[in-house]
Amino acid sequence: MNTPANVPLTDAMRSFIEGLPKTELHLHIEGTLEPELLFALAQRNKIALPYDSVESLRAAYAFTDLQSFLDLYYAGANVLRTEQDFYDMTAAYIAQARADQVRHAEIFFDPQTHTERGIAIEVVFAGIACALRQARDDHGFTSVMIMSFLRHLSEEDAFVTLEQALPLRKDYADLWTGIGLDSSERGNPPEKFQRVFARCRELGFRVVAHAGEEGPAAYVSDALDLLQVERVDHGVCSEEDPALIERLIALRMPLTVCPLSNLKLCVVDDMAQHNLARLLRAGVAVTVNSDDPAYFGGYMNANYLAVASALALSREEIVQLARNGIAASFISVTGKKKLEMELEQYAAAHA
Ligand SMILES: Nc1ncnc2[nH]cnc12
Ligand SMILES: [Zn+2]
Repeated sequence: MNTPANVPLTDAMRSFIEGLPKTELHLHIEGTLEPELLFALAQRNKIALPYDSVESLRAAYAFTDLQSFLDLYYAGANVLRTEQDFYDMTAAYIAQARADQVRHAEIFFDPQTHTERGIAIEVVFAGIACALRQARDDHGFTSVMIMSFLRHLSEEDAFVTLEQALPLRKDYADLWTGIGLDSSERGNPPEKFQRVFARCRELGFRVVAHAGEEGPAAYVSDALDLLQVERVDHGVCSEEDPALIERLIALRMPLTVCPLSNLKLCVVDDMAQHNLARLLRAGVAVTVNSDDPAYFGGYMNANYLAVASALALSREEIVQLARNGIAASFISVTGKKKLEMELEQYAAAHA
């Protein structure tokens, strides 16, 4: 297996990537809380922080694995108290995404992180949805909300969260169409959530799950078999099992890969060793996403630029990644057609 060397990007390649129309399919809204906004919300809500400056907080973002990140991420979410807070965080993300030419985003949110602290689930839905609807109405920026269960908590807890959220479904039918599974992967296999996922599918939700980020390839197979997911979030550890890779290719199963996240959480030691290009070239439906950009050092363009350089991707491969994102999205058929046309026109104009 050849490992391509890092290549500096030409200005032309950089501007090609920056202007490329994109979709983002793996984005935790709580992971977009930049230190500046985190400090502002702490001040607004009169919450003391164990850091004396934005810089010292940012300096703490030196992670060794997923759990070391999650500990800070859940602590950071503690500043989110009101609908306005959730709105401000979401609006700030949309501004970043639009600047990176993201046209459509599918956004994870973790109600349990908030309800556990006494924040009503209605507050979480309302704040996020208000910003998303505004972006759609003002700018044609479309989105989907994916309510995610925390896998370090019990399945019973996930059922309670589902019951709390279901009365809101009619109010958010234009946005909330997905269910996800995130948080600490190792030791919390897909089978733990088999029943609640079956219920969600029965209710007509689109289902996805994090699998094969740090966990074994068997968790990816189990996410397919036991949870019947339509996309695998991360999935980079699938390569441990060549038969699984063949299966992913045959199914055209999308993997929502997050390169800078994988680097920051030490899933890979060096971006040049990332398997994104190998998977793409083998025919796996990989996509590029930012995961928790406020914590991992970059939004969509930064992720694309990092892999394009480290893995020496061609323009055609970059377009294919963007195509895969559109194909794997939960946008309506007409929405997909429109995005496909825009992408193909862009690619043809910049060939
Ligand atoms: N990368 C990640 N993996 C699992 N759970 C998460 N929650 C937020 N980011 C996550
Ligand atoms: Zn994630």
